[in-house]
Amino acid sequence: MKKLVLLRHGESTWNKENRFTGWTDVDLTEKGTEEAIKAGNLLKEKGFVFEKAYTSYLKRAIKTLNIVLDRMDLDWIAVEKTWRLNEKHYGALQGLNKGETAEKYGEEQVKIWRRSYDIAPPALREDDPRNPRLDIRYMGIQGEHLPLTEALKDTVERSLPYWKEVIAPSLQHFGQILVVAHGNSLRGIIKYLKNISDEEIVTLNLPTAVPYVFEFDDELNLQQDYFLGDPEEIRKMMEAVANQGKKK
Ligand SMILES: O=C(O)[C@@H](CO)OP(=O)(O)O
Repeated sequence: MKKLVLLRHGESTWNKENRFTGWTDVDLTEKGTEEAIKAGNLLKEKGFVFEKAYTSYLKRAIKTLNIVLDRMDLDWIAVEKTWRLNEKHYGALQGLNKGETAEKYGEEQVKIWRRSYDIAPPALREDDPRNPRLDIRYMGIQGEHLPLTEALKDTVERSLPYWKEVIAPSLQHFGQILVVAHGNSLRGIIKYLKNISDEEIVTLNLPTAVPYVFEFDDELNLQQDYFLGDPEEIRKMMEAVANQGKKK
């Protein structure tokens, strides 16, 4: 049996302030660090051993991964970072408070921007200093791939080739793989793995730093998936994420 663990990063400073984050490179809060420690301890306790892990180019995910590996005594393993696992790009919404945005544009519109499959938030202007083309970490990437905003569909279009060409073969090879990424980049991968419809994916809200385990047979057919942790606590965390888009 092959096991994939998907982990959203721990709470970030902008999660705490309830701001749209996307590709903004914000740090973990103290609570986020504690959540990562808890996730690492839990994975170790459940007997997981990874030889390879994947994460994004954003420090909230990278730091979460490092903390988890440290708790598991797996600091030594190979880690591959890729922009393809970055969070969905939130365009011109990045930095805005989600509750205030709901006051201004309505909760329904905010839900569409946050969770719809194919409707993207308003784009950053090409000359915006936050344009990823101006960021040294994305210099090696062809400009046409770099977004100024993304719908989940666009996030899936850039993450799925990485899943198929890199992570899935690695899972075949190593048997256990850890991927630490973001609420929406992981929703995209989960949509694909579980064959969730464009309509249904709107209802999925991932809690921070709760390990989500996917078990596959040797041909990588999905057998079952489950979160590690207390189901009631996880349900409440998911509900809290959904409620971040409500008016203040
Ligand atoms: O702001 C973001 O980048 C994401 C993840 O934190 O938020 P949301 O849950 O609104 O998609």
